[in-house]
Amino acid sequence: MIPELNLNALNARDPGEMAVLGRAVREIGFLTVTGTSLSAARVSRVLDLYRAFFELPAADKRPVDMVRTGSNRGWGAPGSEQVDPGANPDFKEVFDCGYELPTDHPLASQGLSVYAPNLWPSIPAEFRCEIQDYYAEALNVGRQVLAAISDVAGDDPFGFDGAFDAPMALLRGNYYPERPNWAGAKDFGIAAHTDYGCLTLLAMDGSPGLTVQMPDGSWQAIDAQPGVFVINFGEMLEMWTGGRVKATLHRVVGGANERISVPLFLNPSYDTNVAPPGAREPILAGEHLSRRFNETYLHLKSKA
Ligand SMILES: O=C(O)CCC(=O)C(=O)O
Ligand SMILES: [Fe+2]
Repeated sequence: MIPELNLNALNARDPGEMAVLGRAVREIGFLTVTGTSLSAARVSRVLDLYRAFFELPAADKRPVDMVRTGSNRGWGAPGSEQVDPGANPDFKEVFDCGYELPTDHPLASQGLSVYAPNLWPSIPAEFRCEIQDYYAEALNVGRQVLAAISDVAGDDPFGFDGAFDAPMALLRGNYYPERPNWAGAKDFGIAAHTDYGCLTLLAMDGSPGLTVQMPDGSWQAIDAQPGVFVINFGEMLEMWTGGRVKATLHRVVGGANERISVPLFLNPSYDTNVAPPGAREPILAGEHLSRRFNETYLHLKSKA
């Protein structure tokens, strides 16, 4: 079973809830959370806006195609990302937007691609405003869950305080069409992967598709209605905590239904040292994340 938690109880540091959180983080690496400031109606609106964007003809999406950029902002066409080198590029399409550094921030003048400028489509008209608002609130929710995890893991084990001030947080819309009839054994909506960063706050439209590898190796389905968030952890947090937080494999094979999901990938500031406890050399969060982006987005592979 995937543990089901409530953010109000976590924020109150309810001992029973914190104990469940601790087990979820160590053993399964997936949980669901309700009781956030993001209502079902608001999440549904966001899902509908992504759907309206993805339904546009490709010619209308091309002006914001990330292939035109040296970064991962904007539309990623089907086949633009390969998360598992042993599988074919994923058949999903995506839209990515990220954190906009204040112009006077010390990192702003460095031209770092993890803080690249966002690209916004002109249709749907409300897309930019509504998605930016959702981004800010999802970031807020993600930070609250991370703070609880930091407490449950004890003694600020991953330097939570201050590390997320200029977060390399990426908000993505994933669109999975129904599984194409040409799809073979190496084709997936998104192939098996662990997320690259720290915490993923994932909204979905209630349709089935996501499966998660359990400690016994079996694949368990998770679907959540808008307003319920699936949370999982990435490679960076697993490394940073010396394995106290588990990054769990997951995938979407794809089926008879189309599906939209909206993950917020929460990562610390570029210059955060995310090396495991006791490591001799620092590992910069921004370098780690850039390397994983360069390995997986086809248009960035030449930088890998
Ligand atoms: O669509 C989903 O439910 C999962 C998406 C996912 O794993 C990802 O975008 O990293
Ligand atoms: Fe993922």
